[in-house]
Amino acid sequence: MTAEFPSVALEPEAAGPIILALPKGRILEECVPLLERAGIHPRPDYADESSRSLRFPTDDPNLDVVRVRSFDVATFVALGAAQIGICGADVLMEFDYPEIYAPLDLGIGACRVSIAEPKATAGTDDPRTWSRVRVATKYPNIARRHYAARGINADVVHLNGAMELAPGLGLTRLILDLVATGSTLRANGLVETEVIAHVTSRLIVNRTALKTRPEEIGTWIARFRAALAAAGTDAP
Ligand SMILES: Nc1ncnc2c1ncn2[C@@H]1O[C@H](COP(=O)(O)OP(=O)(O)OP(=O)(O)O)[C@@H](O)[C@H]1O
Ligand SMILES: O=P(O)(O)OC[C@H]1O[C@H](OP(=O)(O)OP(=O)(O)O)[C@H](O)[C@@H]1O
Repeated sequence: MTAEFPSVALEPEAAGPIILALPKGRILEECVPLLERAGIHPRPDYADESSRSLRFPTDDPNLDVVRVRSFDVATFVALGAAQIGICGADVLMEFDYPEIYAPLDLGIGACRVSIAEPKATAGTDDPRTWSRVRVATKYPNIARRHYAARGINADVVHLNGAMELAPGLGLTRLILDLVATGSTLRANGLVETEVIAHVTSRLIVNRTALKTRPEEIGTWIARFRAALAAAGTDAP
């Protein structure tokens, strides 16, 4: 018995909607007005973190939104599962994905990547004399690069949160973490001793998608740029 094949060539599969990856958590709240100004209207529960859905259609059939952890936004976009996304410059620094292009500073999620240590030991020792240091962080690559540039070997204890506890419990001498108001450091007896980078969130795009779907991706970049201008924020 012979199988039946269609006599005409099949159309190549349609590319599907553009996927915009948004970070859940604090940045999401700041994304809501920005998306509104960019004319993006996802199904309303996209901003409701109690909703168990993770993918949301928008009123544009060519755009869907997914909601993922902030570190994972960069991974989804770098690997092409999402074509565009919003993520903190801290995450981009940590992964340093060559596949990601970050054309716009969105001016949201302002904080800094800093080193902190207990108030009691801050300034008691000259870091230029160190050959090794133990540091707790959820940014192991940033920590290793930062200290390697100073000839110091960083022994990284990789934590996913609450690193402010590490020095007091004898886990590490220092922490490398995000600081915004400084209240978490103060509440835990730590002081900021070095600012490594000032951080805001960026619009990011997958470089391959930008080449293969330039009109669609270009349009979304332009719409975010216009949304920033409408908000009175200077786009670079
Ligand atoms: N205190 C802060 N103030 C302003 N922006 C912050 C602050 N903390 C983090 N950010 C920014 O928000 C992004 C997401 O931080 P958030 O705390 O929501 O996620 P998270 O703690 O990494 O979440 P999770 O680990 O649960 O996935 C960070 O990558 C950073 O760019
Ligand atoms: O300087 P502040 O204004 O106090 O902000 C800094 C805190 O914010 C972030 O934690 P987050 O609240 O996201 O909790 P997490 O530890 O779960 O990431 C960061 O890791 C600090 O702990």
